[in-house]
Amino acid sequence: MAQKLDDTKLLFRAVIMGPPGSGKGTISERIARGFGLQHLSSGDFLRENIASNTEAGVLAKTYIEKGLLVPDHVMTRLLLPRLEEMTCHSWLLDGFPRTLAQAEALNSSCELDLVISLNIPLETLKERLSHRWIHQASGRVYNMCFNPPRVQGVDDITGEPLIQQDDDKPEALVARLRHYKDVAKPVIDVYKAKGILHTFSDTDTDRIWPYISSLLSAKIPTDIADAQRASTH
Ligand SMILES: Nc1ncnc2c1ncn2[C@@H]1O[C@H](COP(=O)(O)OP(=O)(O)OP(=O)(O)O)[C@@H](O)[C@H]1O
Ligand SMILES: Nc1nc2c(ncn2[C@@H]2O[C@H](COP(=O)(O)OP(=O)(O)O)[C@@H](O)[C@H]2O)c(=O)[nH]1
Repeated sequence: MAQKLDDTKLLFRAVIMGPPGSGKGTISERIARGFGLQHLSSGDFLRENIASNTEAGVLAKTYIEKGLLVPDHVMTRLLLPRLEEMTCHSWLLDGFPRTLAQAEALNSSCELDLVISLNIPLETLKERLSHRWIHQASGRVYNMCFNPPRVQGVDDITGEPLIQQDDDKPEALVARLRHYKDVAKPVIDVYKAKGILHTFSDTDTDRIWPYISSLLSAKIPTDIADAQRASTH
């Protein structure tokens, strides 16, 4: 059950997990818009830290540039204080935790209500990522078929050029996916054992979304979702 802070306020804390290209970012945006949960993306947070040259950002950059995960102690030192600032908000974490050590650190700092795990076929991931273009500074994601930018090759908000990440090329993806599976399995097992894991499998986000939406509607009372939406917009 959502954690009760006082008589009028309930908080809801969720995590979304899935391999690269599984739709975490896309679904997180829909959840944020529809249910008022604050979307906290570890990738976006790292990019903000890199852009503002914080000590952790400078360190994280050296790993990201090599295609490596940022070490657990750097991630937890960055993310946990951010979560502690959000004691009055309901949130959805995307991209964290990625490892068992991160899950354990998160566990000792707060109680999660729900974990969404996306289980998408490899061929679908390859196809999607081959069409994924991003606006590097903000992390905004487009897909040339599914959600194209208004003007081809250009970010809708800033008008800056979009790029395709080397990591999203099919040859890099297989290795990334294998790595994701190895690292995520123990995390998924922890959440399964806690009874808070919900797994969704399909090739289309639009087919998965109604199930996620009804799950959240059942778990988050309407008045809480309305209050959260009002406080985040
Ligand atoms: N929880 C984390 N632990 C370690 N490194 C992380 C974590 N979250 C993000 N990173 C680092 O930041 C980079 C960018 O993260 P981001 O989630 O935006 O993109 P990604 O890894 O390409 O994932 P996806 O394709 O699933 O969106 C990652 O490749 C990784 O190096
Ligand atoms: N064709 C298609 N593309 C999708 C679908 N869902 C998401 N995408 C696109 O696939 C890519 C990966 O989605 P994203 O949300 O970035 O996944 P993440 O890596 O898990 O955060 C993006 O370019 C999305 O726009 C879908 O159902 N069909």
